[in-house]
Amino acid sequence: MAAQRSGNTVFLTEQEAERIRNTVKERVKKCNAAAGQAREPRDAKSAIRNATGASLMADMADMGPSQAATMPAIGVGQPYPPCVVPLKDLQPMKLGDLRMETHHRGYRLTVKRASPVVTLAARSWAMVQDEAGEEIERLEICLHKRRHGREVLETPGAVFILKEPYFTLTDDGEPTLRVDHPSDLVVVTGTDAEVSDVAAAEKMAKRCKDEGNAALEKQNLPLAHAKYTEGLRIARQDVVHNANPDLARDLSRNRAHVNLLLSQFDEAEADAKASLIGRDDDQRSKELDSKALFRAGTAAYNLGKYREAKELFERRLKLTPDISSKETSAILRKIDLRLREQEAGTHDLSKIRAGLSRARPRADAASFVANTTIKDSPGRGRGLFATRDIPEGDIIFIEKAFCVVWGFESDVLTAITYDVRDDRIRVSPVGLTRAVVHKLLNNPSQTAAVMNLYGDWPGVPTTNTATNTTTADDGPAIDTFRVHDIVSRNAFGPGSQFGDAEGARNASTGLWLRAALGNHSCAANARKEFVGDLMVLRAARRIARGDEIFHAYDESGDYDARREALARTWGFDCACELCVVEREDPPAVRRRRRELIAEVDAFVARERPAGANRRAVVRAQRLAKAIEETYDAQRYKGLPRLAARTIQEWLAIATPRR
Ligand SMILES: C[S@@+](CC[C@H](N)C(=O)[O-])C[C@H]1O[C@@H](n2cnc3c(N)ncnc32)[C@H](O)[C@@H]1O
Repeated sequence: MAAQRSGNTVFLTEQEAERIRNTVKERVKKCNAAAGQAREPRDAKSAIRNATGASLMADMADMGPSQAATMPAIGVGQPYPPCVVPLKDLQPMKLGDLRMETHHRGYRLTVKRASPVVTLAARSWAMVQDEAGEEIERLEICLHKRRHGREVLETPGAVFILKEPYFTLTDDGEPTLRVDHPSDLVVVTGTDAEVSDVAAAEKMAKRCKDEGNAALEKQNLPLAHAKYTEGLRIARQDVVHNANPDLARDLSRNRAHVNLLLSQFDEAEADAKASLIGRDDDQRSKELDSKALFRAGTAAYNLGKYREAKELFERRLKLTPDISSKETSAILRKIDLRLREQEAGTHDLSKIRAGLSRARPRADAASFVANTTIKDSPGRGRGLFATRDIPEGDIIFIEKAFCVVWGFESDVLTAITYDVRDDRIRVSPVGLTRAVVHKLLNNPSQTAAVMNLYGDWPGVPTTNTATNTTTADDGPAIDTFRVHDIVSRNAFGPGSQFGDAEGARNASTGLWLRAALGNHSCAANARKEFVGDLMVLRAARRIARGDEIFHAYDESGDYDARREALARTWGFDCACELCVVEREDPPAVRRRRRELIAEVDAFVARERPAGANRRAVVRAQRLAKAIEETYDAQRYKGLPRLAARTIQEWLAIATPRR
């Protein structure tokens, strides 16, 4: 995870780290030894009893104060691809056919829940029975276990179809079915029956619509969505559609509304457009189309497709000038503002900042990236390059986050991860990984831009070039291991902006897709700041057209700590001009600098710069001088003194120039 996270270090004792390592390694060993063995049948009664007990324990732990103090430990680094075979092409199998430590490629398994759900921070599990009800097995969903705020395993009356089920062991060595990719678990709540009698089908679709409306009234959005979807499946069948095309339109229009509320903007836009009647001669049709255009336009706006949104709202204004002109005109003015921001970076940052709060931490603003282009950066993969001369202090880009999880939001989750690939323990923002996956499942059109980022696990070869993802029949197949690796190498911390104390457990983190293409330098020519979820990158010195733009992922003044952070989090050894000089400093100088940095940290934690007294200012000046003296003026000519930055910033506030 990225820079600006001082004070976020997690201290693990050597024994704790060893215990995590050993647990993961032991599991890997046991899995390898058991691979291919037949599954042992379970005793149904005791399995359900155990799950019920564990579920109660988990509920009680959830109520206690200890939950916030513990971090889940997760083993990572054994990726496997999601299933990309359509459900209809998979062969059915039974629980009794399962083999240990096997991905049952080419098969599907249909089960129903047979016990309460055991809900833990980073996973949930329950006992499940197969269709015959003869066998019982444990089913665990890792990390991506909630949809729209609800536990997937708790979906009432659901049948679960596991695509290419993975049967493995838990950390405790217990056999389990395990789901890592949400698309590998198909949740069936409705009926699949084909209906040939038109009247009966129409009746059934109408009932779905009524049930959807009732669910919507009760704010049960997932149920409303499921009911409209079921109704649509029937209403779109040729026989029904030919007899009553308005039924599918009504269901689409209603589902578009629910999709907007669920932040499923791709489907909202498609549904709203599918519901358009296109008859200008009757008022009722015009009103319904006006509603649909509003929904389609809102979805396009939320996807950042401002030109398209403009066109849709202009159509609405033309269609129903009598009923929507004031509202639509206001929206069109807002869209014009976004378009200007996007094209010319005209953001009013003070106004945007003033409109942000803990309740509204995300800015309604467009991204402006026209000053940068993406090119190869030899030895560093891709990088960002300036498309024009940028004077010092000017804006390079303003980027709206793809996704931010704030430290005060319930989505925040930090885990200790042990990666078997490089034998390293890290503090990982798995809450952000989860939120990114959720957003992609909701809006598959955005998958390509995220999956295009740098990450160690390349994922499956893509079969859909439009989205750079592999589309399963039941929705997009998002490779969650790839998202984990992308988040690990590309996330940044926007810091605590709304007065909340942040630590390692609740650090705010986010993903900015343009910024993620920028490389690091310790002597960076760009510096970033955050306005809510907007990243604002400015030129730290004059940047000429064609220059590569570097920002600092880690700004620690301690060379050894910085080097370790860059290697651990981003996997490279920095060779910038500052590192070349700094690594030649004698160990005693580096030690002295480290001690002074610790003194500065303690000092700034103790003394507020605003209104500081004379004694504190003198002390700060002494510290600044002592740090300066650790840098050889000749060798450091023109290079930043990173260790001096914090105290210089403190002094700039304490003794502002008059
Ligand atoms: C946030 S991405 C930057 C964009 C990346 N170069 C790409 O091609 O997508 C971070 C990754 O870029 C590479 N990188 C960034 N700065 C680097 C540097 N100064 N030297 C070598 N590799 C660097 C590392 O592989 C790092 O994990």
